[in-house]
Amino acid sequence: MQSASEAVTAVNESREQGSTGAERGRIDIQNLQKVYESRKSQFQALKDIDLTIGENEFVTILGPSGCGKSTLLRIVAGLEDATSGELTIDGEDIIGPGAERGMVFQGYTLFPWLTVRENIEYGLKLKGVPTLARRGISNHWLRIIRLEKFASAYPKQLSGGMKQRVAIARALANRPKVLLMDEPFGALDAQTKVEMQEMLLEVWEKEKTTVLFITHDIDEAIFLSQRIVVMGAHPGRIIREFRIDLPSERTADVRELPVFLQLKRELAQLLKHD
Ligand SMILES: Nc1ncnc2c1ncn2[C@@H]1O[C@H](COP(=O)(O)OP(=O)(O)OP(=O)(O)O)[C@@H](O)[C@H]1O
Repeated sequence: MQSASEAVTAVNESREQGSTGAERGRIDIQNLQKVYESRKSQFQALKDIDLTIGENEFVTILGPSGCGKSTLLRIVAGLEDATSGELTIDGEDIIGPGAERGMVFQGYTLFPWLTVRENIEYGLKLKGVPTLARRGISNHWLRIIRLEKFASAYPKQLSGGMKQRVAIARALANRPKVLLMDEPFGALDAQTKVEMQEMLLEVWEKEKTTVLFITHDIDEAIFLSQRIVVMGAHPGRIIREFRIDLPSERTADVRELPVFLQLKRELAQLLKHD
């Protein structure tokens, strides 16, 4: 009989063989516009968005409230349509949501009637992954998010940070090409937020997936990203990009480095003046 770890390996290998071997998780956005129309008025939420995000890149969109960050993410997620423009992932047009894009939002979106393990296994079950393989994958994720002891707990028994760890595991258990995160740590206290940021980077290092992360927290954006895309409002547009040249291993002391502090000042100025 196949062991759980053999089953996981087999599932992962079969998924890798299923891919084309080409790029995995490259997002291309060209000349994208979003106009919300009501009977009386028009509102341009996104204007002339051009953005390319490379395979396995960690990009954060930073900007003030109302600049269109969530709108952009929802369009990439396939939850909303752009008014015009082009959007592809690995060359494929986006039409509606898809399993190759995992999502984590600020509000806790776990299924309350499912246990932690069942939440993590949810997408795999939908895809018809056999029980034993599912079990192997959820065990792997329970270890990574350090919630083995809570496998049978229900979401209401978890803290906010624990719920978001499960939400991340649930999204990544499907091995998406792209992970879309909309202020996932926005509701957490400062200490838990820092712990979650460190855990996310650890997971991203190991699992390698493209991450498009949204925040209005400058510190969070610098700590997490390889690149920060700054948006301005009225209309929502990209105003600047910053490549983050910090050590790839980001421990707490990175936040004290002169380059970190300088960037923080620069970004604060930029957001203040937009
Ligand atoms: N369905 C909608 N109909 C009309 N206007 C909308 C709709 N959704 C968003 N907007 C408007 O588009 C703009 C951008 O909204 P969005 O939620 O994308 O901003 P955001 O940068 O994510 O803000 P926040 O940081 O506060 O979440 C806002 O002015 C908002 O009022």
